[in-house]
Amino acid sequence: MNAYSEKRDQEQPGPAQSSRILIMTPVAAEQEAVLRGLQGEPRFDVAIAGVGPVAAAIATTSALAAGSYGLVINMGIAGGFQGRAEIGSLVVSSEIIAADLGAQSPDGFISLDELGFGTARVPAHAALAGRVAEALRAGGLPAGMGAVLTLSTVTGTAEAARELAARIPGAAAEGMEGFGVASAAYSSGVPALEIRAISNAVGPRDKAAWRIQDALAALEQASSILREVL
Ligand SMILES: O=C(O)c1cccc(C(=O)CC[C@H]2O[C@@H](n3cnc4c(=O)[nH]cnc43)[C@H](O)[C@@H]2O)c1
Repeated sequence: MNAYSEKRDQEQPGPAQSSRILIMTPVAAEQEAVLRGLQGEPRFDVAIAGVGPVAAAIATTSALAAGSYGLVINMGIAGGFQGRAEIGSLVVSSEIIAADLGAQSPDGFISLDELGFGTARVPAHAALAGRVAEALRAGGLPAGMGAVLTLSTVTGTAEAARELAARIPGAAAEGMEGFGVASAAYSSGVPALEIRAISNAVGPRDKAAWRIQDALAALEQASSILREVL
């Protein structure tokens, strides 16, 4: 463990200094769904992160520099791990993990943490994550909590999906931006959450099976509940 990972292992940033909330979505369709759900609630800003962890980290850093926020949430569509998050359901992050940050070896994947170069995990704000998941369920939405993985490449084979699920037992969903958004928030001392609506199963690429409109509708419904609970 080094100083960087020790810092990350500590509690999330302390009491929020601002009641404003920044939501980062990968693309405009997700931003529009979230804005419809928020119905003009002025405490929220919704900005576009771009696709992938690097674009997301840069965009989040810029948005945080331009305003004062007490919470950052990455919202978007995502893949769900079989048996853990069904299509159309929502996943609230217990942890945000850069699942491909590390090294391959003949004996398996070695994470950044194991390599001793920092950490590939950002804890979500635990109390808030629990409160949000509970509120979503109380609002009639199928919502669970679990680790949300960030990968730079969408998983596209059954073998890769099985490897990830076995290597990261709590994994519920997979997106491409969460770790970038959460790392930027953490560096600015702001707690982070990820909320994903499941559009497809993690596994063999089958574009016809993606349910993007259903996932966008779930994002909109979740946002209207966030407006009440946060
Ligand atoms: O090439 C295709 O078939 C295709 C069709 C629609 C969307 C895509 C994407 O790659 C979208 C990536 C975008 O959506 C999030 N996302 C959604 N599902 C997953 C997933 O299973 N694994 C990783 N990311 C996913 C992601 O956060 C991006 O913002 C491709």
